[in-house]
Amino acid sequence: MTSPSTNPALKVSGLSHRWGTKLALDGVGFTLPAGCFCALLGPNGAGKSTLMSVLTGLIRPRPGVVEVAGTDMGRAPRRALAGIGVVFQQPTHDLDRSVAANLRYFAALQGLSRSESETRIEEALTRLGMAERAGEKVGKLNGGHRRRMEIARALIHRPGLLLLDEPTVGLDAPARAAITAYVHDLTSSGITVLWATHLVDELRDTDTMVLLHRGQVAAEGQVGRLRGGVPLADWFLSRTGALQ
Ligand SMILES: Nc1ncnc2c1ncn2[C@@H]1O[C@H](COP(=O)(O)OP(=O)(O)OP(=O)(O)O)[C@@H](O)[C@H]1O
Repeated sequence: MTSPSTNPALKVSGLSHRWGTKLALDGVGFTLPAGCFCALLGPNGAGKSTLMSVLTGLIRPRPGVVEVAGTDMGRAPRRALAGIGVVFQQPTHDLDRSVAANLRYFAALQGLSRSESETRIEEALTRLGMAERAGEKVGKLNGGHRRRMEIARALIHRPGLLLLDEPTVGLDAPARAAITAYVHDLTSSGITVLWATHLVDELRDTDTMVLLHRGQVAAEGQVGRLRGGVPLADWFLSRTGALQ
Protein backbone atom coordinates (compact mmCIF):
# COMPACT_ATOMS: atom_id res chain seq x y z
CA MET A 1 0.00 0.00 0.00
CA THR A 2 1.16 3.55 -0.72
CA SER A 3 0.05 6.70 1.02
CA PRO A 4 -0.07 9.95 -0.98
CA SER A 5 0.63 11.92 2.18
CA THR A 6 4.01 10.28 2.74
CA ASN A 7 5.16 9.84 -0.85
CA PRO A 8 6.57 12.58 -3.04
CA ALA A 9 4.25 13.75 -5.82
CA LEU A 10 6.84 12.71 -8.38
CA LYS A 11 10.05 10.75 -8.11
CA VAL A 12 12.21 10.16 -11.15
CA SER A 13 15.38 8.07 -10.90
CA GLY A 14 18.13 6.95 -13.24
CA LEU A 15 16.11 7.84 -16.30
CA SER A 16 17.66 7.63 -19.76
CA HIS A 17 16.32 7.67 -23.31
CA ARG A 18 18.01 7.41 -26.69
CA TRP A 19 16.58 8.67 -29.97
CA GLY A 20 18.65 6.52 -32.32
CA THR A 21 22.24 7.42 -31.50
CA LYS A 22 21.23 10.63 -29.66
CA LEU A 23 21.23 10.28 -25.87
CA ALA A 24 18.38 12.71 -25.09
CA LEU A 25 18.11 11.84 -21.36
CA ASP A 26 21.14 10.67 -19.45
CA GLY A 27 20.52 9.41 -15.92
CA VAL A 28 17.91 12.03 -14.95
CA GLY A 29 16.72 11.98 -11.34
CA PHE A 30 14.79 14.40 -9.10
CA THR A 31 12.01 14.41 -6.53
CA LEU A 32 9.07 16.80 -6.17
CA PRO A 33 7.14 17.16 -2.90
CA ALA A 34 3.38 17.69 -2.99
CA GLY A 35 2.22 21.23 -3.66
CA CYS A 36 5.36 22.64 -5.25
CA PHE A 37 5.69 24.59 -8.48
CA CYS A 38 8.71 23.20 -10.28
CA ALA A 39 10.10 24.72 -13.45
CA LEU A 40 11.78 22.23 -15.74
CA LEU A 41 14.13 24.79 -17.25
CA GLY A 42 16.43 24.07 -20.16
CA PRO A 43 17.55 25.47 -23.50
CA ASN A 44 16.27 24.10 -26.81
CA GLY A 45 17.26 20.47 -27.21
CA ALA A 46 17.95 19.94 -23.47
CA GLY A 47 15.53 17.00 -23.30
CA LYS A 48 12.44 18.62 -21.74
CA SER A 49 9.90 17.26 -24.23
CA THR A 50 11.53 13.83 -24.15
CA LEU A 51 11.21 13.83 -20.37
CA MET A 52 7.55 14.89 -20.64
CA SER A 53 6.95 12.00 -23.05
CA VAL A 54 8.41 9.60 -20.49
CA LEU A 55 6.37 11.11 -17.63
CA THR A 56 3.14 10.77 -19.63
CA GLY A 57 3.85 7.16 -20.55
CA LEU A 58 4.32 7.86 -24.28
CA ILE A 59 7.81 6.40 -24.22
CA ARG A 60 9.28 3.94 -21.79
CA PRO A 61 12.62 4.85 -20.23
CA ARG A 62 15.51 2.41 -20.60
CA PRO A 63 16.60 2.39 -17.90
CA GLY A 64 14.76 4.45 -15.30
CA VAL A 65 11.90 4.59 -12.82
CA VAL A 66 9.01 7.08 -12.60
CA GLU A 67 6.88 7.08 -9.47
CA VAL A 68 3.71 9.18 -9.21
CA ALA A 69 2.59 9.57 -5.57
CA GLY A 70 4.38 6.32 -4.81
CA THR A 71 3.01 4.35 -7.78
CA ASP A 72 5.63 2.93 -10.14
CA MET A 73 4.58 3.82 -13.70
CA GLY A 74 6.38 0.80 -15.11
CA ARG A 75 4.48 -1.60 -12.86
CA ALA A 76 1.07 0.11 -12.58
CA PRO A 77 0.82 2.55 -15.52
CA ARG A 78 -2.94 3.12 -15.38
CA ARG A 79 -2.90 3.98 -11.70
CA ALA A 80 0.13 6.24 -12.10
CA LEU A 81 -1.33 8.03 -15.14
CA ALA A 82 -4.67 8.54 -13.37
CA GLY A 83 -2.84 10.91 -11.02
CA ILE A 84 -1.48 13.10 -13.81
CA GLY A 85 -2.99 15.98 -15.80
CA VAL A 86 -1.20 16.95 -19.00
CA VAL A 87 -1.04 20.03 -21.19
CA PHE A 88 0.97 19.23 -24.30
CA GLN A 89 3.02 21.74 -26.27
CA GLN A 90 0.74 21.43 -29.31
CA PRO A 91 -2.85 22.63 -28.75
CA THR A 92 -5.50 19.90 -28.80
CA HIS A 93 -9.02 21.31 -28.89
CA ASP A 94 -12.13 21.36 -31.06
CA LEU A 95 -12.45 24.90 -32.40
CA ASP A 96 -16.07 24.46 -33.52
CA ARG A 97 -17.42 23.51 -30.12
CA SER A 98 -17.87 25.47 -26.92
CA VAL A 99 -15.42 25.51 -24.03
CA ALA A 100 -17.82 23.43 -21.92
CA ALA A 101 -18.36 20.92 -24.76
CA ASN A 102 -14.61 20.43 -25.09
CA LEU A 103 -14.39 19.73 -21.37
CA ARG A 104 -17.48 17.49 -21.40
CA TYR A 105 -15.89 15.29 -24.02
CA PHE A 106 -12.83 14.85 -21.83
CA ALA A 107 -14.97 14.19 -18.74
CA ALA A 108 -16.84 11.47 -20.64
CA LEU A 109 -13.53 9.83 -21.55
CA GLN A 110 -12.80 9.74 -17.81
CA GLY A 111 -16.07 7.89 -17.22
CA LEU A 112 -17.67 10.70 -15.21
CA SER A 113 -21.46 10.99 -15.01
CA ARG A 114 -23.15 14.00 -16.61
CA SER A 115 -23.92 15.68 -13.27
CA GLU A 116 -20.44 15.03 -11.87
CA SER A 117 -18.97 16.36 -15.12
CA GLU A 118 -20.89 19.64 -14.82
CA THR A 119 -19.67 20.13 -11.25
CA ARG A 120 -16.08 19.47 -12.19
CA ILE A 121 -16.18 21.59 -15.35
CA GLU A 122 -17.42 24.58 -13.39
CA GLU A 123 -14.81 23.96 -10.70
CA ALA A 124 -11.95 23.68 -13.22
CA LEU A 125 -13.00 26.68 -15.32
CA THR A 126 -13.38 28.81 -12.19
CA ARG A 127 -9.83 27.94 -11.15
CA LEU A 128 -8.54 29.28 -14.46
CA GLY A 129 -10.79 32.37 -14.49
CA MET A 130 -12.74 30.94 -17.43
CA ALA A 131 -16.20 30.19 -15.94
CA GLU A 132 -17.86 33.05 -17.82
CA ARG A 133 -16.57 31.72 -21.15
CA ALA A 134 -18.04 28.21 -20.75
CA GLY A 135 -20.58 28.77 -23.55
CA GLU A 136 -18.19 30.45 -26.02
CA LYS A 137 -16.90 28.70 -29.11
CA VAL A 138 -13.22 27.85 -28.70
CA GLY A 139 -12.53 29.19 -32.20
CA LYS A 140 -13.57 32.66 -31.03
CA LEU A 141 -11.21 32.69 -28.03
CA ASN A 142 -7.77 34.28 -28.07
CA GLY A 143 -4.66 32.11 -27.65
CA GLY A 144 -4.34 32.76 -23.91
CA HIS A 145 -7.94 31.77 -23.19
CA ARG A 146 -7.59 28.62 -25.32
CA ARG A 147 -4.56 27.64 -23.26
CA ARG A 148 -6.42 28.30 -20.02
CA MET A 149 -9.24 26.08 -21.26
CA GLU A 150 -6.74 23.30 -21.94
CA ILE A 151 -5.31 23.64 -18.44
CA ALA A 152 -8.83 23.51 -16.96
CA ARG A 153 -9.49 20.37 -19.02
CA ALA A 154 -6.35 18.74 -17.60
CA LEU A 155 -7.79 19.23 -14.09
CA ILE A 156 -11.17 17.53 -14.70
CA HIS A 157 -10.13 14.20 -13.18
CA ARG A 158 -8.58 16.03 -10.17
CA PRO A 159 -4.97 14.93 -10.66
CA GLY A 160 -2.35 15.52 -7.97
CA LEU A 161 0.33 16.27 -10.55
CA LEU A 162 0.00 18.67 -13.49
CA LEU A 163 2.54 18.50 -16.32
CA LEU A 164 2.79 21.37 -18.81
CA ASP A 165 5.18 21.33 -21.77
CA GLU A 166 6.05 24.94 -22.71
CA PRO A 167 2.40 26.03 -22.29
CA THR A 168 3.01 29.70 -23.14
CA VAL A 169 4.64 29.21 -26.55
CA GLY A 170 3.27 31.73 -29.05
CA LEU A 171 1.41 33.86 -26.48
CA ASP A 172 1.91 37.57 -25.82
CA ALA A 173 3.35 38.87 -22.53
CA PRO A 174 0.02 39.60 -20.73
CA ALA A 175 -1.38 36.17 -21.64
CA ARG A 176 1.83 34.47 -20.48
CA ALA A 177 1.75 36.38 -17.18
CA ALA A 178 -1.90 35.46 -16.59
CA ILE A 179 -1.32 31.77 -17.24
CA THR A 180 1.78 31.54 -15.05
CA ALA A 181 -0.14 33.27 -12.23
CA TYR A 182 -3.17 30.96 -12.50
CA VAL A 183 -1.00 27.85 -12.55
CA HIS A 184 1.09 29.03 -9.60
CA ASP A 185 -2.18 29.50 -7.67
CA LEU A 186 -3.12 25.84 -8.22
CA THR A 187 -0.34 24.75 -5.86
CA SER A 188 -2.16 26.34 -2.90
CA SER A 189 -4.63 23.43 -3.04
CA GLY A 190 -1.84 20.84 -2.99
CA ILE A 191 -1.48 20.27 -6.74
CA THR A 192 2.12 19.75 -7.81
CA VAL A 193 3.15 21.46 -11.05
CA LEU A 194 5.98 20.58 -13.41
CA TRP A 195 6.26 23.40 -15.95
CA ALA A 196 8.72 22.93 -18.83
CA THR A 197 10.10 26.16 -20.24
CA HIS A 198 13.19 27.83 -21.65
CA LEU A 199 12.01 31.29 -20.49
CA VAL A 200 13.46 32.42 -17.15
CA ASP A 201 10.90 35.22 -16.70
CA GLU A 202 8.24 32.58 -15.99
CA LEU A 203 10.03 31.56 -12.77
CA ARG A 204 9.66 33.02 -9.29
CA ASP A 205 12.40 32.95 -6.64
CA THR A 206 10.23 30.74 -4.43
CA ASP A 207 9.74 28.13 -7.17
CA THR A 208 11.65 24.90 -7.34
CA MET A 209 13.76 24.43 -10.45
CA VAL A 210 15.26 21.46 -12.23
CA LEU A 211 17.77 22.71 -14.79
CA LEU A 212 18.10 20.24 -17.63
CA HIS A 213 21.11 20.59 -19.91
CA ARG A 214 22.24 18.09 -22.55
CA GLY A 215 19.96 15.46 -21.09
CA GLN A 216 21.27 15.76 -17.54
CA VAL A 217 20.13 17.55 -14.38
CA ALA A 218 22.65 20.40 -14.18
CA ALA A 219 21.12 22.06 -11.07
CA GLU A 220 18.16 21.47 -8.76
CA GLY A 221 16.69 23.50 -5.90
CA GLN A 222 14.91 26.74 -5.05
CA VAL A 223 15.32 29.36 -7.77
CA GLY A 224 16.30 32.20 -5.40
CA ARG A 225 18.91 30.10 -3.65
CA LEU A 226 20.39 28.75 -6.87
CA ARG A 227 20.82 32.12 -8.56
CA GLY A 228 22.20 33.70 -5.35
CA GLY A 229 21.55 37.34 -6.32
CA VAL A 230 22.66 36.93 -9.95
CA PRO A 231 19.95 37.81 -12.53
CA LEU A 232 18.39 34.53 -13.59
CA ALA A 233 19.08 35.12 -17.31
CA ASP A 234 22.80 35.57 -16.52
CA TRP A 235 22.84 32.50 -14.27
CA PHE A 236 21.13 30.49 -17.04
CA LEU A 237 23.67 31.73 -19.62
CA SER A 238 26.59 30.79 -17.36
CA ARG A 239 25.19 27.26 -16.83
CA THR A 240 24.04 26.48 -20.36
CA GLY A 241 25.65 28.99 -22.73
CA ALA A 242 22.14 29.83 -23.99
CA LEU A 243 20.77 33.35 -24.29
CA GLN A 244 17.20 34.26 -23.33
N1 LIG B 1 11.52 12.03 -32.19
C1 LIG B 1 12.84 12.29 -32.16
N2 LIG B 1 13.69 11.65 -32.97
C2 LIG B 1 15.00 11.91 -32.93
N3 LIG B 1 15.59 12.81 -32.10
C3 LIG B 1 14.78 13.49 -31.28
C4 LIG B 1 13.37 13.27 -31.26
N4 LIG B 1 12.83 14.09 -30.34
C5 LIG B 1 13.86 14.79 -29.82
N5 LIG B 1 15.02 14.43 -30.37
C6 LIG B 1 16.35 14.94 -30.03
O1 LIG B 1 16.54 14.76 -28.64
C7 LIG B 1 17.15 15.90 -28.04
C8 LIG B 1 16.24 16.46 -26.97
O2 LIG B 1 15.10 17.00 -27.62
P1 LIG B 1 13.81 17.53 -26.82
O3 LIG B 1 12.79 17.91 -27.82
O4 LIG B 1 13.44 16.56 -25.78
O5 LIG B 1 14.42 18.84 -26.13
P2 LIG B 1 13.63 20.12 -25.55
O6 LIG B 1 14.40 20.53 -24.34
O7 LIG B 1 12.21 19.80 -25.39
O8 LIG B 1 13.83 21.17 -26.71
P3 LIG B 1 12.79 22.32 -27.21
O9 LIG B 1 12.78 23.37 -26.14
O10 LIG B 1 13.44 22.80 -28.48
O11 LIG B 1 11.45 21.68 -27.42
C9 LIG B 1 17.44 16.88 -29.18
O12 LIG B 1 18.78 16.67 -29.62
C10 LIG B 1 16.45 16.45 -30.25
O13 LIG B 1 16.96 16.76 -31.54
